[in-house]
Amino acid sequence: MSFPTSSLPAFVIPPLDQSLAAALQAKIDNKTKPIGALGKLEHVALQLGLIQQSLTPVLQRPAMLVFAGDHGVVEEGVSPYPQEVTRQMVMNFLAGGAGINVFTQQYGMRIRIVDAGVCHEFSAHPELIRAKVSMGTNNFLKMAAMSSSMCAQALINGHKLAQAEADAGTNIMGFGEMGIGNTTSASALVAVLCNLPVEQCVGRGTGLDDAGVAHKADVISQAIARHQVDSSDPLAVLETFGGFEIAMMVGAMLGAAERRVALLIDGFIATAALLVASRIAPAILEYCIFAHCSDEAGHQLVLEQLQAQPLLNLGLRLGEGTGAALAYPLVQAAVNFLNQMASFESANISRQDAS
Ligand SMILES: Cc1cc2ncn([C@H]3O[C@H](COP(=O)(O)O)[C@@H](O)[C@H]3O)c2cc1C
Ligand SMILES: O=C(O)c1cccnc1
Repeated sequence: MSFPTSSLPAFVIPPLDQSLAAALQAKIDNKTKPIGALGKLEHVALQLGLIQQSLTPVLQRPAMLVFAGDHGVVEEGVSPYPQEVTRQMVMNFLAGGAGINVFTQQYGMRIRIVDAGVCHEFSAHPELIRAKVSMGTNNFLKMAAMSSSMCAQALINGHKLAQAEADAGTNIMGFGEMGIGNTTSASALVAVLCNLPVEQCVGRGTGLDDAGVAHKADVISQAIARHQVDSSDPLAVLETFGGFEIAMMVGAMLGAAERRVALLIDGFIATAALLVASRIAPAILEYCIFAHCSDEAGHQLVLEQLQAQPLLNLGLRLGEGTGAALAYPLVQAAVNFLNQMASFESANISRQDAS
């Protein structure tokens, strides 16, 4: 079933209401520490207070949505791994054996795996959301990765399922992905939307050697030259370069921010999805906590484009939402210091000498 593009939600994300900003900053500054001494945690505490419009924000029902999809462009030899690894990893997620399962379990996060477009029909499973648009994208070197109506359907599916999670009580959501070949899609999206040289946007992905990276860049450059897509039209760029898991993540990010959920942004692919979302509704960036800087060449560039300051730099290059999950305890720490730390008054601590 496909949806006409006209049925897309309006994606209205208001900028954060700043009316509590001064009171939140005063509360942060009154904690028993030198001004600013908790660094980026202070920014996260302020941001969560503004998102929730509360001086005492709380984290509820933390959730990780992992979107999976296959990529036709894999037939061009852009990944060292075969396409079937996408399906096999979905089975691994459902069996609880992947990196993201270990970390979400460690931090008490709920996990849901979303079939956005894997080339396999999965049986029902309590942790699997079956939202497949198609059995993988087209090879974008030859034609657009997906049709407009498929892209719209992916956005709508993602939007709906993130809002269902929010309506069930989730107010912090991580976004992960699985899709062999998706660093190629993400590199193309970043190169086109940011008008950057392809060579700066490609990396090793799952482990290409130098010749492999050069080939990947060549495939992307040829595709960009062929499609001549309007870089100021984010939906056209998304349709052209895919993939379904990226498009569904775009819809989910937009849907979650509309519900005032804090978004935990993972690595290169998730950030490429956010880049698309930010071109649709720029205020989404105010709802984002950037978890980490991945080792994938290109991630740092796109983070700079978004003026993002990630919390961690651990040399990760896995995806799945693992970086977002690993940053979650830091977000908990930000909320906890805001709610639990003593103030100068309550602890009878002398303030800085006025001079
Ligand atoms: C076993 C395995 C588990 C993974 N989990 C995430 N990815 C990551 O690698 C893929 C992107 O890299 P490329 O574009 O080079 O194919 C994505 O699926 C991403 O989530 C994995 C990759 C593999 C092989
Ligand atoms: O940064 C990422 O998300 C990433 C990097 C390499 C491979 N897969 C994912």
